[in-house]
Amino acid sequence: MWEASTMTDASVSSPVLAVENVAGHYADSHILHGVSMHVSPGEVVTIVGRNGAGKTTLLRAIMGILTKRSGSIKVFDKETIAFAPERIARLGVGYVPEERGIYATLDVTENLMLPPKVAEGGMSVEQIYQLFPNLRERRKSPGTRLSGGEQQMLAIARVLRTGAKLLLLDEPTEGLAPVIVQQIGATIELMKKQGLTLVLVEQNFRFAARLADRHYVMENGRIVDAIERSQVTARMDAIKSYLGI
Ligand SMILES: Nc1ncnc2c1ncn2[C@@H]1O[C@H](COP(=O)(O)OP(=O)(O)OP(=O)(O)O)[C@@H](O)[C@H]1O
Repeated sequence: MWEASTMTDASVSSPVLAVENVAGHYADSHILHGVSMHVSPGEVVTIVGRNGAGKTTLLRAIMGILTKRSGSIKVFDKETIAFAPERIARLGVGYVPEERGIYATLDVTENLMLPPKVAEGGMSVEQIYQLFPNLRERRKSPGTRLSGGEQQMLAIARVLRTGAKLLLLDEPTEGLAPVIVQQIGATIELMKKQGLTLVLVEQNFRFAARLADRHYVMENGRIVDAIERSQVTARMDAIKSYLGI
């Protein structure tokens, strides 16, 4: 089985991701207002909040796709606020956007092979097919013929091949049947066991609560609360009120 590369002593003690006072804009629209959050090695952290709160925009800022951003975003201790997305990816960051980005005319294996490797220790195609047997069965199918769940699995598998150690997943369960949501949950648990670090934007709080070490709550482009796993039960009323559930 594949293993994430061994972490150094330095990386154990410092966060994989440290976001400090980040502001972000789309043209003239000011969306992120002084966001701060941190993620330690091997943690699963979610960003939750209502529609339009700025969750996707925050992932785009971390990945460098949101170009109008300021403040500090350190990835594996490196300041990335002025980096282009390719340079951030090469630090070992993988991004699975909400729209998944599966190429319709390429088959499953071709889609898997598409992104360049960014770091040592990624999974081989064979290892990926061991982890996702349904993708092996569909390996010759073009992207258009895959179900939503298969596309999501493929989008996750694709970043595992690149060797990324910090994964940013935007709403991985959106629009998927409960049985597929369970499979995605099991995959995320496995990735955590392998030592990967995950940031998850998720609307499905019940799903998120099972997996996450900590939840950051976003409202109007600000982090308004941070709820540790151990506090979830006691703070359920507040969580329901934040999320309108
Ligand atoms: N390309 C864009 N140009 C201008 N404004 C945008 C753009 N994309 C998003 N926005 C605005 O930024 C705000 C935050 O959107 P964002 O997609 O980050 O929210 P979200 O919390 O991820 O919500 P959702 O769950 O609906 O995706 C919203 O007001 C949205 O309308």
